Amino acid sequence: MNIKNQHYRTIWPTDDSNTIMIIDQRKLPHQFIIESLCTVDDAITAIRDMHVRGAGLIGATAGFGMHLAAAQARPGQLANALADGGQRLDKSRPTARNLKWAVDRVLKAAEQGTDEEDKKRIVFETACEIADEDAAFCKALGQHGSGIIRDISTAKSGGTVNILTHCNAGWLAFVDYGSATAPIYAARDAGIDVHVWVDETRPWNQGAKLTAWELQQEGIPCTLITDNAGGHLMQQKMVDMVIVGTDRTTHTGDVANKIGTYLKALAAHDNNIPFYVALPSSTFDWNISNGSDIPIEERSGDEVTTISGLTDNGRIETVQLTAPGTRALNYSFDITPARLVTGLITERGVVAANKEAIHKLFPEHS
Ligand SMILES: CSC[C@@H](O)[C@@H](O)C(=O)COP(=O)(O)O
Repeated sequence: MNIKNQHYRTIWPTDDSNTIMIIDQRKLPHQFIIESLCTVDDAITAIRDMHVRGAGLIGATAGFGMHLAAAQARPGQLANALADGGQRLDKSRPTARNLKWAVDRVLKAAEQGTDEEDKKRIVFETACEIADEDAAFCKALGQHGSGIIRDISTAKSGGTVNILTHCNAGWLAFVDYGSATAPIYAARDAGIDVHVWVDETRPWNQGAKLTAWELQQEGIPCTLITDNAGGHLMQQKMVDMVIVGTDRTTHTGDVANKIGTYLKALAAHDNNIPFYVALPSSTFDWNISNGSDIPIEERSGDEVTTISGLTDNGRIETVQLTAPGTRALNYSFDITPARLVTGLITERGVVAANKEAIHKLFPEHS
């Protein structure tokens, strides 16, 4: 993605591969700060405290975190360092499927190395592959998803297609392009008029802070709305389709995504509005068959009782919203059952949200 005419990925290694560079998303959109990760503990902190976030980027950071664990390992200790780093990375955020997927992929690849130096090389190459593949898969799913947007545009005789999205499943949630945003970028590139309704996404405000900024950087017309506005806009026929991302989707089509997604799916269903979920296949969980078995992260209530933003003197500050002592419950994700999902947009094509169709498209997992 371009920031002030310069192309950035959200994560990249330095030329000597000793350091991994990320964008600290906690400061956006007010400050664009690039941060260095030098140790596996830095990577764990970056994931846990949400310097980086979103399914694909969490996976890519975990892959590079394994590289940092390997690079720091003392002679003879590589296997232990990878096992320990992998376990700790895995625990840093519970819902995002890409995290364990990336750790397991690196561990499996490392087994092929002939000695410790060879294994370290393979670990780094695998981490780079995970990042490159994430970008390539998002680009590909964007092409598939843009076909759906084109069909809606044609049905509206070329009128603007109004797309509602929740949270940030954009470039910032992946290595490049994003999942929910990739079809939008591809449709815009194909000359289709699009406009995006951006849910603010309390309490962390990924929509307000990240998606709105990201779309503005790309010149996509968008309007920020409160989380509760979507149902009303749908009733007023102001929404043509919904596209969201996902942190984990079962191989039966149940979708874990940012809290509030389920309510949008219910409202879309009630108003006959197509509800699509965009994901690279790395986000499928091939072992969980029922969405209710997906672990749901619960974060600090402080994220609900406070809010942060830019003050007049240009500082980012956090202020208290509530009376002292107010208790808050902060589940970070919810489950949208497959029956409410019109289709899944993947790098191999658009597929119905059911086990048979998903396994047919990804037969290697059957
Ligand atoms: C591509 S991840 C899916 C997103 O819609 C969303 O749930 C998300 O951004 C992840 O949550 P986050 O808590 O910001 O890491």
